[in-house]
Amino acid sequence: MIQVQHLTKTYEDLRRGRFRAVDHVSFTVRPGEIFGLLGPNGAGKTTVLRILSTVLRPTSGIATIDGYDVAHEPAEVRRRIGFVSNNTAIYDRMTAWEMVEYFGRLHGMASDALTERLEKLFDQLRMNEFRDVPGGKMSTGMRQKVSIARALVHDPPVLIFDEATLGLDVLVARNLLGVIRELRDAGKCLIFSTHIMSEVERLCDRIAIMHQGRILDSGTLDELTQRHQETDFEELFFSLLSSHEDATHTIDAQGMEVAQ
Ligand SMILES: Nc1ncnc2c1ncn2[C@@H]1O[C@H](COP(=O)(O)OP(=O)(O)OP(=O)(O)O)[C@@H](O)[C@H]1O
Repeated sequence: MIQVQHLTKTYEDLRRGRFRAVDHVSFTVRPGEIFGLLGPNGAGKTTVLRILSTVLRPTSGIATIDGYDVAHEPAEVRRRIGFVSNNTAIYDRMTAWEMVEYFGRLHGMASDALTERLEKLFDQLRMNEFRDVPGGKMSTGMRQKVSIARALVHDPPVLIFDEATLGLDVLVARNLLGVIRELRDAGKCLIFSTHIMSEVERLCDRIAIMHQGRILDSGTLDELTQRHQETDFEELFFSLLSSHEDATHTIDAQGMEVAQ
């Protein structure tokens, strides 16, 4: 459903010059699967997810969603994805219902089908008690649910979550992870980025560990722990990151160009 091959994104930066924020990244995500992108700040996770959601164009490489190329068929891709981040804008004067309805209309949904879909979503996400609350008066948890409903309104097969639990309290974050699991069990294809190790351990079917634009390793939790002979996932994560840094520094010391 999501196929990414040698995806690369180069930025021009005053301080760093030209550098690769995403460097030959490849992975596949299937329906009914949660794929976790785990990495520290600046690893390149958001850049990958923005390319998948057609907001950014890749410098090279290919990414397809349901067979449609994100760079060349963005409208087809947008029909098939929902995007949830931690800072989705919520209109202060629109109620929860109006906001989700508005996004359904933007996706071209007909009135009857849209009302039916809204009823189902508001039940599923337990949003009925704040149906008529305007955005300006919503709690963080309510706002996050509206963002999710907004991403789900057109019933896309692919969902992209970019650091979606950032800034949420434990209870709201836990609810969100529960919703993500339900979506997986309903056959959706989900990609989830975070820097929180326990989230990927608990939630993701497969994990890619990303650092400095590259995927250092990927697989199920069992595959990763067996391959690296380390049962403590946190230890595994830090040792992968530091051996990558040691390797790039060694190359640096030999005078070769590294992060181009
Ligand atoms: N528009 C831009 N111009 C230049 N550099 C950028 C731009 N956007 C991101 N970067 C840089 O690209 C690298 C990857 O950033 P990205 O936001 O994709 O990482 P991330 O893994 O999502 O990290 P974070 O959790 O901090 O958002 C970082 O070094 C960042 O500073």
